[in-house]
Formats: sequence, C-alpha cells, structure tokens
Amino acid sequence: MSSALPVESIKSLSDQHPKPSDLHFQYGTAGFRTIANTLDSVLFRVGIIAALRSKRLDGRTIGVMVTASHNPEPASSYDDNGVKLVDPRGEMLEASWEVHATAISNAPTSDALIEVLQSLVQTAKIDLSKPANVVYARDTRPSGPALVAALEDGFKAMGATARDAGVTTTPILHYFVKAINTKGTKYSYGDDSEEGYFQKLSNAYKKLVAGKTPQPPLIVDCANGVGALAGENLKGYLGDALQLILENTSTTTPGALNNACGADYVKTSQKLPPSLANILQPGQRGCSLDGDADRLIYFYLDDRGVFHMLDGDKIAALVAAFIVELVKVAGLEDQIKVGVVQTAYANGASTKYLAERLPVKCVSTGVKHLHHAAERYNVGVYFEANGHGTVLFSQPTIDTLAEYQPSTPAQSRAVEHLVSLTELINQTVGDALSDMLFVEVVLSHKSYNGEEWDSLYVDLPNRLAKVSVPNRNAFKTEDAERRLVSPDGLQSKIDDLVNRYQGGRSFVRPSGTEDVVRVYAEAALRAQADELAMRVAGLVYDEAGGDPASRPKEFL
Ligand SMILES: CC(=O)N[C@H]1[C@@H](OP(=O)(O)O)O[C@H](CO)[C@@H](O)[C@@H]1O
Ligand SMILES: [Mg+2]
Repeated sequence: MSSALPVESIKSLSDQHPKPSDLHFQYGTAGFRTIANTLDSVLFRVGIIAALRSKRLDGRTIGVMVTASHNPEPASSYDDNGVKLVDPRGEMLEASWEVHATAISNAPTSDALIEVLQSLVQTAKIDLSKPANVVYARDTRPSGPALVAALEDGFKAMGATARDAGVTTTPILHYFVKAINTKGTKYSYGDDSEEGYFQKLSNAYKKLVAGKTPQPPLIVDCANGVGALAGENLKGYLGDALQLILENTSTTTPGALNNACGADYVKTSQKLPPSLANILQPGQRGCSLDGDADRLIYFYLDDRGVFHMLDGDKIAALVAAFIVELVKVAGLEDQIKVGVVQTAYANGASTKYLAERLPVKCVSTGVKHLHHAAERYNVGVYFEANGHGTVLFSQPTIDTLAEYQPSTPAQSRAVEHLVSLTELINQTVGDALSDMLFVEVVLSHKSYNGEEWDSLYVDLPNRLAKVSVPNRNAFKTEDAERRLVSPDGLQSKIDDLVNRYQGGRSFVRPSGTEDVVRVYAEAALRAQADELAMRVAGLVYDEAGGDPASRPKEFL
C-alpha cells in the first residue's frame, strides 16, 4: 500500500461544501435522497466515496447517478433530489459501503471528514496509489446542475478521472458502468455510448419481432422526465419496428416532473394520468415510466372505456411464462432453470399463477434483495409490484446458449430468441425502456392485446396504507418481511384479524424510505381488502402508542 490521502485539497474544497449541522444523512434503499438544497455537502462527499471505491477495486469505474426518481418536483425550494452509487458490474453499491457512505456524509467538519476517510482507507485496505475512475449522470431536475458541480469538486479533491454522461436515465448510467468495465474483454457488454445502448436494444428488438405483424402504436407517458429524451432517441432507432407515441415530455416545465403522471402515480392512484384522458382510446395500450425511467407500468382501456392497470406483477407473469416456454421449445429445460423473485407486495394471485409454473422466491423489499436472489437462478426474473425489475441471465447460461447445437428449426429459432433476449434486457438494473420492448416482444409473439394479457390471472383486491408511529424502528420483521417479531404479540393479533377474511392476507413493515410503517392487505373482495387494511392500520396505530386525538378517521 502506498500514497496518502490528498488531505489539503480535500479540506479546502470541503470548506466550500460545509455539512449542515442540524441534519443527519443516511444512505438508504435509494441512496441519499432528501430536499435538494440540503444535499450539497453530501454530493461533494459522494464524489470522494466514488473515487475511494474505485481505488479499492483497482481503478474499475464506479457510477454516480443524481436523481430522485419518482419523487415530485414542486416548483419550490422543497424539490427533492438524491444520489446513488453504482458498482463496477452495473449493480447497486455493496451493502457494507452503504455504512461507510453514511458515516462519511455525517462527519461534522472538514477535520472530522479527514478522520473518517483515513479510517475507511485503513479498514477497507484501500491502496491510494491506484487510479480512480468514475462516470456520472443526472436526471432533468432543475437542482441537478448545482449538485453535479458539488460532486465534481469531490472528484477534483481526490484527483479522480471522471466522465460526464450528462442528462440520462438511471438504467443507461448503469449500462455505461458495465460497458466501460467490460470493454475489450470477452464479456464486453456493448459500446459505452448512448448510441451503443440504443443500437443494442433496437437491434435485439428487431430480431425478436422479425416476421411478426407490427403492434398498434404504443402510448408512452414519460412522466415529464428524462425518459422523454431517451424515448425520443429510442424512437429513431426503432423506426417502423415499433411506433411509440411519447406523451408528458415537458422536461423543462417547472413542477411538471412526476406530477399527476408517471409510473408511481399510476400504481399508487390506480388511475390513468389525466393528461392521457383524451389520448388513450378504448382497446389501446399505454405505459408510464417514472422520473428516471427505471420503473414501468402498463395500462389499457377496455371496450367500455374502463381503466385497467398492468403492474410489475403482471409484467413478471407475462415475461416469465414466455421465457419458460422458449427454454422448453429450445429443448433446454434440463440445463436452464428459470425462477422468479418477488416481494411480499406482489399480488397473491400473481404468486399463485407463477408458482404453478416455476419456482418463486419472496425476499425483502428493495431492488438489491431482488437482484441478488435472482442471480441464484440460471435465468432470474424479478419485478417489484411498482414496476421495477429485470431478467438476469447467468454467464454459464449465456455460454450454454452460445454453444448449444439445436436439432430442429423450432429449437434453433427458440435459442436465437433467447440469445436476443439477453441483449434486449438490461442485465444491470430495472430499465423501463428495455422492459417496455420486452413486453412488446411477448405481446407480438402471443398476439395479445392488453385485455388478453390482463386475463392471465385476476388481481386480488388490495390496499396499501401508511401509519405514522412514534418509533418505526420498534417494528422488526422475519420471513421476508411477512411477519412481525416485534412489537411483542402484535403479529398474533394481525393473524386473528386476517383469519376473519376470505382470501385475506396482510403484513406490516417499517418503510425504508419514509418515516412510516406500511400496511398491506388483500382479500377476495374489494370492500374486505379495504376493511382489513384499515383494521390492521388501526391496530398498529393503537399498539404503537399513537395519539388517540390524531388517530386517522379511516382507521377501524
Ligand atoms: C411498497 C413500496 O412500493 N415500497 C417501495 C419503497 O420502499 P419502502 O421501504 O416501502 O419505503 O421504495 C423503494 C425504493 O424505491 C422500493 O424499492 C419499494 O418497492
Ligand atoms: Mg426510479
């Protein structure tokens, strides 16, 4: 080990990005995320962390994405923003470094910062003589440029080599990281440019739908975010292969981002964005991206003009069944095992549908848990109900597909399709545009419209509620968050309630991103699901010591 921290340069730049003394930051499920105008010191320090992480990994390139995803952007100083780090294979930051990131972001002064950094260099055995390489990007939020300037000061303090990927989607930034780190190797992931990304996706899409009747045009709600820019680009590469009609593309209108549109709006309100009311026609399908284009929710209007949502669970059911079928037709079912990963929020009907066809695993909320569990299958399909997900093909599976000698034309076609899917589907992280193309491929192959896809299974009515409690850390769970172990005795009271409802299921867990406890409930009938959710919410509120005077009226 050699070389030392550039203490003077860190200190002098750190003094220009002082930490607000009254705030505590935490690197959570979605990185650092809070009100934009409090994040200056965090961004500066993330620049340093990214450089150290790169040095720790022999100079491999680390990604940094500045985004607050689906969070709203009110035209005021309360605009949210955030930042997260991407590891060399394009994945989320390793969990042990989340702790380091939190400690570094909270050092009160420049001197304290140096101390925390020195101790990280020691404990993580970082060789400071190694190079530091970083690639970074931001979404379209107005607070982005100032935060990026603070981030760049962090790189400068460390003497890191940093590449500005400009304004782009979160999944494209993840793609860049993997492409840069595999460049020139036999595992090259693609050209490390936006052009490389769009070429890869559109070429694979065109191969997969060759000879199929083109689908009717697809309405894409871009959430007034960066997906509008990427969508416009993708449109050009797709040409006639798929007609995209981009809506909600006002990326520069203050306050428009994620406002009454986008994947989170559709999923949580279970409504069509009002801006699409006169655009989406009965029988037509549409989809919504979120603000950084890593979530995707589909929908359609039936013949009577009634809105129906096709969420992450419906996407998982559609695509997993398709892959299983291709593997079977290819004659590879003994070599390639397909599995699905969900969270407790997956609709019970989707779990039943999937479990009748392939192995299904339930893990804790948060993409990193899903991603890691999916890596254990040859082909791992994972989706959160909110529309974030992807399909991972293990390297041995990719090798199997490359080496396989099919014995019939049908086998050969199926293998070609599977190979094209490995190119179409973003292997690093959930990617709304890549997932959208995948859905379109399956709809084409199956000749399904929205309604036929929707009829694979019927969603159980469900309800999500938030409960404000004095201390959400008192809530501890087990069994992939499906059961409470603390507060003592609460789970058996929940069980008693659930048993009174036909098809009832409910669970309670502390949120990782908000200071609330979440309650989920489903049951065979709408009114029962609502009632069960409100009873459990009321129970949680009372047992956790909520103030009777401010008990929400809807709680039972
Ligand atoms: C019920 C729900 O949608 N929870 C979301 C939300 O997590 P919570 O820990 O529930 O706050 O934000 C996470 C990060 O975006 C996302 O992974 C997750 O699905
Ligand atoms: Mg997002």
